[in-house]
Amino acid sequence: MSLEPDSFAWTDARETAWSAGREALAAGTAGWTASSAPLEQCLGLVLAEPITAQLPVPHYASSAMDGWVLAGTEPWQLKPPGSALAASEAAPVVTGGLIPEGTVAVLRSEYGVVEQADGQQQLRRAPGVPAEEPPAGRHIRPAGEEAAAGDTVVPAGTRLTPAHVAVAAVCGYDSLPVYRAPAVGLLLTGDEVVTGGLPAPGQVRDTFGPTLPAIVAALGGQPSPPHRLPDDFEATREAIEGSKASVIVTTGGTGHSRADHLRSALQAAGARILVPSIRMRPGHPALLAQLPGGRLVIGLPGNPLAAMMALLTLGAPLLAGLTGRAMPELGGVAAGSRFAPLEGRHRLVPYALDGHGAVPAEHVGSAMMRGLAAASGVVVIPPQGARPGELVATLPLPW
Ligand SMILES: Nc1nc2c(c(=O)[nH]1)N[C@H]1C(S)=C(S)[C@@H](COP(=O)(O)OP(=O)(O)OC[C@H]3O[C@@H](n4cnc5c(N)ncnc54)[C@H](O)[C@@H]3O)O[C@H]1N2
Ligand code: MOO
Repeated sequence: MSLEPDSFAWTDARETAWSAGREALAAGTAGWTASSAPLEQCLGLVLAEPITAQLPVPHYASSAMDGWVLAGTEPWQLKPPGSALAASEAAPVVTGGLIPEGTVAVLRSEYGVVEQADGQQQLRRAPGVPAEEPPAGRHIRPAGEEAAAGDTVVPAGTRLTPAHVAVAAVCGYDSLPVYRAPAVGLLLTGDEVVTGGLPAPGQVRDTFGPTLPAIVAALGGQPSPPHRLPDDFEATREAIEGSKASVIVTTGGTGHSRADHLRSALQAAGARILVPSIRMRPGHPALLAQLPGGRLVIGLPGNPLAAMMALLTLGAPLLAGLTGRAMPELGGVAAGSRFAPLEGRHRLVPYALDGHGAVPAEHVGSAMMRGLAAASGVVVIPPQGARPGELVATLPLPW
């Protein structure tokens, strides 16, 4: 069978999806912009401007140990905490405490003993502590050690983890400029799809409703609750035209049968088809389109594994581009067995690891989820296939 001439190569489909997201972001057509959010609401959002240190970090010299700050030679006359020091003077200090003026080093508490001499308290090294302890600077965390004021500590475009948010707090921020997650509408088609209980012959249990919202959120989108559609042209067109979401993800109906209405509904809605189909297996009928006004539509095939592979191919790059992030990087793993060639098409195969490398998981038919559920990840096999030992690309799973 010949391949559709306008079908996109897998790598081109990814690039096109990422670029479409970038362009929608730049043009403002995605309907959302950067805004300020309090630190505790920033987790998982994308930073719109770099975080720069608003003061040196740390902003004052502090002790890294409980003990004494001191200057000059033993014995040291003990002063009250926080006192400026002259030669042969010491003062108690706690971890994180301010280093007073005149301090040369910190002696940790295990290394010192305080004794009474001439009615005064004196500090000496504990028995066995070497005479060179503490050398100048010991246990002092200098100001600016982690960052100088003005240093960029987190670049724009970063998806914020708890560590990034902590860095922002340390650098003096109360809120951050972030892109809020773009709204993603979910339209699930299929008269035969049922959402609970045991399906009768001719019915299938819905695999998308319970999973797509979480996957979309993990990819950086803000999903709306799934909206279910019958296999009907008008209902499909109305739902697409009526959606306010920046990105619409549909499932099913990507084919050309009498029950498939996505393509004709997109055409009626005036959409521009950016990716009509992809030379990949499974998932080749997946599509990407743009509606008048800029909203983007990802059409996922109805077969569950095909839909997941298409979502990783189109959805992950699109949402990355739309939120100012780089194209998601591919990983790599050694092929543990031969992967057969498939002319003109990439194959996305859930894999398991054996002693030699990645081998295809079992139960990876286009309509099956069992293989993906048991898989370590997904390998991307190029059209020429892969030999045992050859490095093959992997797609990161969003979970
Ligand atoms: N004559 C041809 N037939 C098909 C072709 C082809 O090239 N020529 N391609 C096949 C491939 S590949 C795929 S993938 C599917 C694409 O189908 P659609 O996107 O049109 O999806 P549907 O026909 O609506 O459903 C396909 C399949 O998926 C099941 N499904 C749908 N929704 C759900 C859901 N929410 N949860 C679980 N399963 C779902 C549906 O019941 C069907 O079994 O077309 C092939 N046919
Ligand atoms: O792409 Mo279909 O995606 O083989 O099931």
